[in-house]
Amino acid sequence: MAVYTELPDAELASFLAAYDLGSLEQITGICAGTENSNFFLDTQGGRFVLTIFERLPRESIPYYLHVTEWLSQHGIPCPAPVHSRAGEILGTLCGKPAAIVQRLAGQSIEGRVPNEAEISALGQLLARMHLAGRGFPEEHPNPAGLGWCQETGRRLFPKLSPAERELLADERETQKQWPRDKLPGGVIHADLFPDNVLFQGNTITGTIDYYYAGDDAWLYDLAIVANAWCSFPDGSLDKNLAAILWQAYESVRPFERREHGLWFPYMRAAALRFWLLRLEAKHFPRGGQLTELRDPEEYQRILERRREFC
Ligand SMILES: Nc1ncnc2c1ncn2[C@@H]1O[C@H](COP(=O)(O)OP(=O)(O)O)[C@@H](O)[C@H]1O
Ligand SMILES: N[C@@H](CCOP(=O)(O)O)C(=O)O
Repeated sequence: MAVYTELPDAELASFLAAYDLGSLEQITGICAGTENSNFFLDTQGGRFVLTIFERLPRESIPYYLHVTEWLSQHGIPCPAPVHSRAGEILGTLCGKPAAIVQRLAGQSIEGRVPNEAEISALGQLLARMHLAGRGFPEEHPNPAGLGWCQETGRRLFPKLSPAERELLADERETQKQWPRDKLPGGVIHADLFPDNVLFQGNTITGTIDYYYAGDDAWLYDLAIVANAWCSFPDGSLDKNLAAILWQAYESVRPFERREHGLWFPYMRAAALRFWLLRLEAKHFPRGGQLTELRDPEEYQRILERRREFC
């Protein structure tokens, strides 16, 4: 369930009065999602999603809305924010930051193995997204980059089992040799998991949930996607799907020579990032934990399998 904030009619009406969307037809809470309160909002003016931000500090939110506005203006299917009559993209509803964005068509395929056409569409779309982000004027170093991994690993260390500690210690040391700052990069989604991609047939109609976006190496973003979409339950890589993903991506953005040796190291780095994220949620739950706990062991298995390659 992802509606954490009750929405009194009067508050909604006064919030909507700031926008030019015509009269309200229907508002329905969205069960999927974990971080924010989301509602499908139908008005005379069209179909939208209303998000009340439950976790992110207000000052950090405009960056994410600007990214999606920019990408959507550059041909990427993602939710463009709606401006109020005063030109604002972020308002206040029930005392919390809130925004209205375009509602995109399509369904996620989370829970089933993607087919080759879907993976191919995903690889091409990711490369298009990376290229579309060129020229985006705001800088925002990936908040979950190598520094985050080192620091989060340090905080987690005392909480872990001896086997987890051994793995983590080795990763923290080994991964220092694979910096990402000298590689082609720019805005990356950084969380393009199956629940964040909407399809109609084999066509991608939406990419959502840009709240981990930031600047980092493009190849690393592709590695995040490879782990999330092309792993068997035992963590091993589905090499057939991963090759299709890679080729589809490359058909839009050919790799540079300096990227070649880093595909496996970056899948390993991406596996460490999500193992740590899930361990952090488990061992340091935030007050009034809203986020559904995802299994750290899934990403530990992926990490262990990726270590076999490099
Ligand atoms: N712009 C959108 N268009 C269509 N559906 C959306 C849109 N944004 C969110 N959704 C729906 O809402 C669900 C939750 O959104 P998500 O951004 O994942 O929430 P959270 O930030 O709480 O994790 C998604 O799974 C999707 O079904
Ligand atoms: N995709 C990540 C966690 C981020 O969760 P989201 O609900 O914000 O997409 C994971 O699987 O660990």
